[in-house]
Amino acid sequence: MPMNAADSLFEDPKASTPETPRPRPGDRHSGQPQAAAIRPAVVIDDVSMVYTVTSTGSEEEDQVHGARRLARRALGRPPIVKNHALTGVRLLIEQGEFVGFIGRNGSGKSTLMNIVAGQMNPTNGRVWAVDRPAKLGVNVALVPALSGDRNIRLGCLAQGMTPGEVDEVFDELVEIAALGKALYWPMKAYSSGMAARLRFAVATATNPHVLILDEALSTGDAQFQARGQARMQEIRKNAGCVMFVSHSMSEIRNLCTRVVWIDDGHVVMDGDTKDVVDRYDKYMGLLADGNLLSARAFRDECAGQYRPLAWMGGSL
Ligand SMILES: Nc1ncnc2c1ncn2[C@@H]1O[C@H](COP(=O)(O)OP(=O)(O)OP(=O)(O)O)[C@@H](O)[C@H]1O
Repeated sequence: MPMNAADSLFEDPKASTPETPRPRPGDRHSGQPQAAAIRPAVVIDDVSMVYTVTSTGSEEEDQVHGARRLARRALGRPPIVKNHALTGVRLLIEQGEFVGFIGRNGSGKSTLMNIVAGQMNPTNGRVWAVDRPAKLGVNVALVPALSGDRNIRLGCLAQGMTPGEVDEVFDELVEIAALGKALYWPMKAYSSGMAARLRFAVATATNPHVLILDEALSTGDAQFQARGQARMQEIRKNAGCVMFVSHSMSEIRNLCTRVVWIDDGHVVMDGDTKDVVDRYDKYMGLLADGNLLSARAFRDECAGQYRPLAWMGGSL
């Protein structure tokens, strides 16, 4: 099964009615979802990712196959270790959801976003998406030598829009990018925040059904953050879903209808924004105070209450 291929599992998102009954937040964890009420946008089915990396330390060297390890040692090469970035992640994201992904540095958030975007294959598991996910800066490569306005046109055409459709949305995209006179400068003369504005405008031009944003607003100023947030809400209301990675808990609290907390490649919690963020804040507070054992115990207690959907146990 190809990654992210639209599958008959899904209904046409445009045909969905806003009145369709949606499961209550508690239903998600009950293991008894009401199949008729579910409108999936992305299904992440038992996804794991193991990277192999060379390491100058030898403490984990025995993870790789014995003969290979000995051969590398004989050749004087650094040992290879396995890094389990994600383990058995199972999530169902519905149309109209704005899902925040939070977690410490190196917890696996970007790896998961890259897998959902089709940038890399997981070592195990599958991902279905209702449509090709749009990830900022990935679905369209902008050209540094071209000006902002030309990049907007080119980026829209590259995503399959007709010249007429580009004309229709052009002014709106210029407003979202808010580049002022820099709109007519080559992109290579932009600051990182200005380039982020341009990429954001182009990525959201087609009203994608699945929009992935990994720290997308972090380089922007307050004006861009406000416009970006409004645009994301517009996409969500249009039956799209947004997968949003951020270390800013105020952004997560303001924007997300649901939050997934990932730690050490495992989903610790998945549910109500306030509940998950409050507990994550407490966990990070314990870590910051150096209470490592208490932090781990608290995290494990939270993880103990998390139940992945029962029907995703391999029956898809
Ligand atoms: N290309 C790679 N090769 C090897 N290991 C990698 C690679 N990319 C990520 N990793 C490892 O995978 C784990 C998860 O990294 P990832 O970037 O997904 O975390 P993250 O939650 O997005 O972190 P951050 O909040 O710092 O952006 C880390 O241990 C990291 O070292």
